[in-house]
Amino acid sequence: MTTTKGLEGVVATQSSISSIINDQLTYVGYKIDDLAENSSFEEVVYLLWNQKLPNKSELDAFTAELATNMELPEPIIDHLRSYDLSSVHPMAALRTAISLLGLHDSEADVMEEKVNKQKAIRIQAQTSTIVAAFGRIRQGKDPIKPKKDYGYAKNFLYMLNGEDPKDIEIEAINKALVLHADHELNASTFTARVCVATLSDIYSGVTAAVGALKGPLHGGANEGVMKMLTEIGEEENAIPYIDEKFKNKEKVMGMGHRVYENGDPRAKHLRRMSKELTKITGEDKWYNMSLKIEEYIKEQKGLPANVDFYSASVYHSLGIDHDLFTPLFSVSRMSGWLAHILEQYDNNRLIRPRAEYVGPESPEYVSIEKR
Ligand SMILES: CC(=O)SCCNC(=O)CCNC(=O)[C@H](O)C(C)(C)COP(=O)(O)OP(=O)(O)OC[C@H]1O[C@@H](n2cnc3c(N)ncnc32)[C@H](O)[C@@H]1OP(=O)(O)O
Ligand SMILES: O=C([O-])CC(=O)C(=O)O
Repeated sequence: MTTTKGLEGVVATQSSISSIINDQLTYVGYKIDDLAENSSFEEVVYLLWNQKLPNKSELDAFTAELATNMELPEPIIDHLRSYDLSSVHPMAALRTAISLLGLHDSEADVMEEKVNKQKAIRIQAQTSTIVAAFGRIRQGKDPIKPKKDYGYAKNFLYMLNGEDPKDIEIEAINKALVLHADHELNASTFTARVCVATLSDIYSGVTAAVGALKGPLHGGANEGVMKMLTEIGEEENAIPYIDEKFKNKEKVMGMGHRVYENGDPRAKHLRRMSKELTKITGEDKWYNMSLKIEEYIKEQKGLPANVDFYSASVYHSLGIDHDLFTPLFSVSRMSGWLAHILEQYDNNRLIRPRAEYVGPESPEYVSIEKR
């Protein structure tokens, strides 16, 4: 038996949802650059779930369907009010709330395709409401109900802040949602597929995926980037800070990628947005610092920035709490997880690799009294 640590380079499934070839990312064959520049998040979700771009009436109907399903069942709100949110990471709260949604869905264990698609709509719609409600309740504020005539990105910001967002803010969130929606067989998506390949239910699949995204080597890196930038404080401290990380053999969050060699094609969109937004907020030091770190690490280690690197200063500029960055990533990636779960159900086989045993060989069994 030979093992490949971390399954690097192992092709574990076929999928027609997204692909990464020669550092190019596509969703159902469409280039990420075109989608990021032109599409609404709803359009991308429709694409991932239906394998085709919607026409105008299909998109209008799908957008409305998501908006009308955004309201949370009352017990989810009661649950979020029932414990001390100030001592809980929002990703842990999201993981539990998503799981709880399943308890309030009488169709949670119905496995018919049509029913699973309806559940996917409800889960996608309600995930943003959970994150926004968490953000408000922990500040002692009441959650805000979604508006049925708002698009997904606008509704998220409206529910979080309680006021209508500016166009540039909607545009930034929409673009971030599009860029984070899917990414081939990343760790959380693989987790979701492994889970549902046992023919477990859709809620179990997405709950497991939220748990996997939480880690700092995956989605949790965006919060880690902002923590680092805050610790650095000023541009002139950036290089000595990074040198210290190198000296201590610590990883720099937001840098490096398992699949991309020359750069993550999503990063340039977020870099541009970071430049624009930090100029508006008068805090371009976050952008300048990020750029300096990116260039230095590229030069020193040949490592490119990944999607998490510039999303940090983008979300910070939009006034989003730093520990809500990864939940916001989940709001978007939920669409990819759901697409992969539906695809897995559609052509399922249990996912069960092998492990190469490297433990002790044939130790003599000694009875408990003699050990
Ligand atoms: C949405 C996403 O999930 S994107 C990824 C988000 N995660 C991060 O940003 C966390 C920081 N980055 C990393 O930890 C890694 O680059 C990963 C996990 C993304 C990919 O890692 P892998 O392909 O497993 O590479 P691995 O961790 O084995 O690193 C290979 C080498 O590059 C170094 N390296 C990789 N990333 C970094 C980094 N961010 N900072 C410093 N060194 C790094 C490692 O220390 C290692 O060096 P060595 O061979 O001298 O020991
Ligand atoms: O693909 C990966 O390994 C991580 C990543 O960039 C993502 O999930 O967006």
